[in-house]
Amino acid sequence: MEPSEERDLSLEELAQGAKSATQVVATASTSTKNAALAMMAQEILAHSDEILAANEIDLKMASELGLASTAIDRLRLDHNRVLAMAQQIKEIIKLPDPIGQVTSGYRLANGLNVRKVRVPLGVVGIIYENRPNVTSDAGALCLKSGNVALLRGSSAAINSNRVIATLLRGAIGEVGLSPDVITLIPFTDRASAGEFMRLNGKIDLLIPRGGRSLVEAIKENATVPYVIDGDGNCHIYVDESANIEMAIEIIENSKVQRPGVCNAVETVLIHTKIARQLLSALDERLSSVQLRGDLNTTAIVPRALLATDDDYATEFLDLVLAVKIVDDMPDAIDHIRRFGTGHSEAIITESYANANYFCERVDAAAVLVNASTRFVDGNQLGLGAEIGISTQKLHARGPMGLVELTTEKYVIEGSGQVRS
Ligand SMILES: NC(=O)C1=CN([C@@H]2O[C@H](COP(=O)(O)OP(=O)(O)OC[C@H]3O[C@@H](n4cnc5c(N)ncnc54)[C@H](OP(=O)(O)O)[C@@H]3O)[C@@H](O)[C@H]2O)C=CC1
Ligand SMILES: N[C@@H](CCC(=O)OP(=O)(O)O)C(=O)O
Repeated sequence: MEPSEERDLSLEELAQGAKSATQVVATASTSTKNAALAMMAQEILAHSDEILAANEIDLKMASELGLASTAIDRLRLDHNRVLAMAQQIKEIIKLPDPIGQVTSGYRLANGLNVRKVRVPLGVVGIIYENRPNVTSDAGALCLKSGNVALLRGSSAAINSNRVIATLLRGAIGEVGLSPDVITLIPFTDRASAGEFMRLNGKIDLLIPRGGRSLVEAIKENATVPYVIDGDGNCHIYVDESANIEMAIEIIENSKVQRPGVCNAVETVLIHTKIARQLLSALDERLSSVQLRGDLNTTAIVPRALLATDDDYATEFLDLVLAVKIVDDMPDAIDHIRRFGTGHSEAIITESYANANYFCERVDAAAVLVNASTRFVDGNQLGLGAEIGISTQKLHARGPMGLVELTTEKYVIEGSGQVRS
């Protein structure tokens, strides 16, 4: 790897460099983009030791700063996680190139041929959490979809991100594209994050991935168009008809497999008719998880703390689970309407009618039937990776992959027609 290629440029200059790279990547052939991606995966694998060494520095700083253990888990890379970064890039290579796809076409009575064609957005700015893999996921998705990635990662991951971005930029240069197709902002202060949100004319779409503080800052300060990929206060409703064994497996996976991520479950809502049976089993299975429940829950599980409305509104991102016993499904749906953040909501049921009722009425980016909330992830859903999970309705919703990083353009071909 080349020594750190830190350049002494301002935020404006870096953004201008990114803007200047849009034309070339927008028109690059699929084979050139795939060659760059293959090189990127190769470089990550070849330099995994350097990535892990930089990550060690971030981890040391994080523990000195007293970051929560789940936030440290988000930051942590190991051999398998580096392998997964390369693997996700390889999966993106295999996906169809969305650029140039004709999404509809028709001929008017006056002989005009009209078609809609997929085109890149331009510069995609991303402000993201302290997961270093997002640097390569976002860079790879942007490149394949003909966009430029302008990356503002978390200050906590800056050393890991620098090494990864340098490797990706080198790989892109190898195939003759401008390295500025992936540009990492080296400034880690909040003031520069604020300026980033106001790079009018330089950023075509901003994707803020993060919690409530970031979302508030975006709503107050952003002047560029954005798609919020916000916090996940996710629920599982266990219906009276649920298979209890299945419910336990799904709840455990949704809570324990990686508790610090946005698609982990935070509250379980249980139909009163099966509450005693399910809670007794959960008490044992989730022995490592702190439970916070309503009065009825604490009567069944004495170790559970009494939950407040604040608990139901909290995304714990930790081994803490809120529980509420509900009278029926409408009661569960009301709770989700009140406390949900529109991310991922699940029902466990053996009733087809109840599954449909829930899916039709719950307003979230993803609804799941008899499956773990952890599946709401771009890679798991076949998108190779994700640039984020949109919790808003425009311009995309749920895990955003290649297609969500494009827009469409009308191409109208005539033979001299004029309007009368
Ligand atoms: N829907 C989705 O796709 C995703 C959602 N999330 C959500 O993100 C949260 C976890 O990540 P966490 O690290 O806590 O997220 P944060 O919101 O703390 O940080 C995310 C990014 O935003 C920056 N940031 C945070 N607050 C501000 C602010 N007020 N002004 C400017 N920049 C800001 C951070 O910078 P710095 O760290 O340098 O301070 C970081 O780069 C959870 O709520 C999770 O659900 C996470 C990833 C994906
Ligand atoms: N892609 C993720 C979920 C989204 C995400 O990145 O969340 P977070 O760890 O909260 O930053 C996954 O399931 O691995």
